[in-house]
Amino acid sequence: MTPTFKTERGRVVSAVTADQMREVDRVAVDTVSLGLLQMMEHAGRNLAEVARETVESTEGTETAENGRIVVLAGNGGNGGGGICAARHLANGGIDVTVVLDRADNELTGAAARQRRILAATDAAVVSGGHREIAHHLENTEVVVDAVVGYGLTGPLRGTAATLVESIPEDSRVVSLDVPSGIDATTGDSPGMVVAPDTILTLALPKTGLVGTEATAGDLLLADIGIPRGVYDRLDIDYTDPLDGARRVRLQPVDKPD
Ligand SMILES: NC(=O)C1=CN([C@@H]2O[C@H](COP(=O)(O)OP(=O)(O)OC[C@H]3O[C@@H](n4cnc5c(N)ncnc54)[C@H](O)[C@@H]3O)[C@@H](O)[C@H]2O)[C@@H](O)CC1
Ligand SMILES: [K+]
Repeated sequence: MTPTFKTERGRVVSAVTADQMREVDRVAVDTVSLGLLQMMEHAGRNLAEVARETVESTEGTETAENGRIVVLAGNGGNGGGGICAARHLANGGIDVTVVLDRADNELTGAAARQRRILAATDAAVVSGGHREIAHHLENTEVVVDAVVGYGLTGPLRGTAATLVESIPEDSRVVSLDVPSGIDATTGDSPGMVVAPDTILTLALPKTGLVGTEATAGDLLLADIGIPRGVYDRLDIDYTDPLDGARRVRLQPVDKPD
């Protein structure tokens, strides 16, 4: 039985596996001409709004402008979404630092494009070893986890693992798509995993998000503009979960209300 989630209005939303989501990406780009960068822009914009709401709801930071946000960014699509969010946060006057999992020149595709655009803001972009990363994360109210999404292969390793283990205990964490370290299909965490306060998953919830500790916090679904014709082509039974909103809160159906 395909795991399902439901919205506060009782709409039932089927979850998809990482492979199904990759197929959605492929059909969206190759058949429907919806570009990765366009979908990433919606992901990043939604992520910036959720990160801003999280800062505003953190005591001690009356307005978002007093807060500081650190975005941990991998070098794939998940990282690209985080870098895009950093631009929107910087544009909104928030003190934001992006800590990269790899050096600048290892970013590729849409993530590299988002990195170039970010250069036109005053956001700080850093990378480095264990000590530098820990230094940049000290006293951070809100950490955005955009290290790895449904592209996880095996336990978190290398700098990605360092980024995750450097997240301060008392920071509020928002994870993009899936908490880094969680297998988006099975929910397994083969190694270190982020335990976020909020997960902002994209387009459709992932099967790996049902019943894992990952959903101890809030689970939100963001619209990234994928037309239903993409799902129809892939025989994914899709009912619009958003009712015209940009984001909706989801509850796994098997979880007691
Ligand atoms: N339709 C969608 O769902 C869309 C998804 N997007 C985002 O793109 C993500 C998928 O992008 P990708 O396929 O590039 O993959 P990811 O960005 O999820 O992860 C790939 C990166 O993580 C690294 N990585 C993988 N396993 C690792 C491990 N065990 N330890 C350390 N590093 C590891 C890889 O080296 C690679 O750099 C989604 O999760 C989502 O955030 C958006 O960009 C666009 C649209
Ligand atoms: K993530």
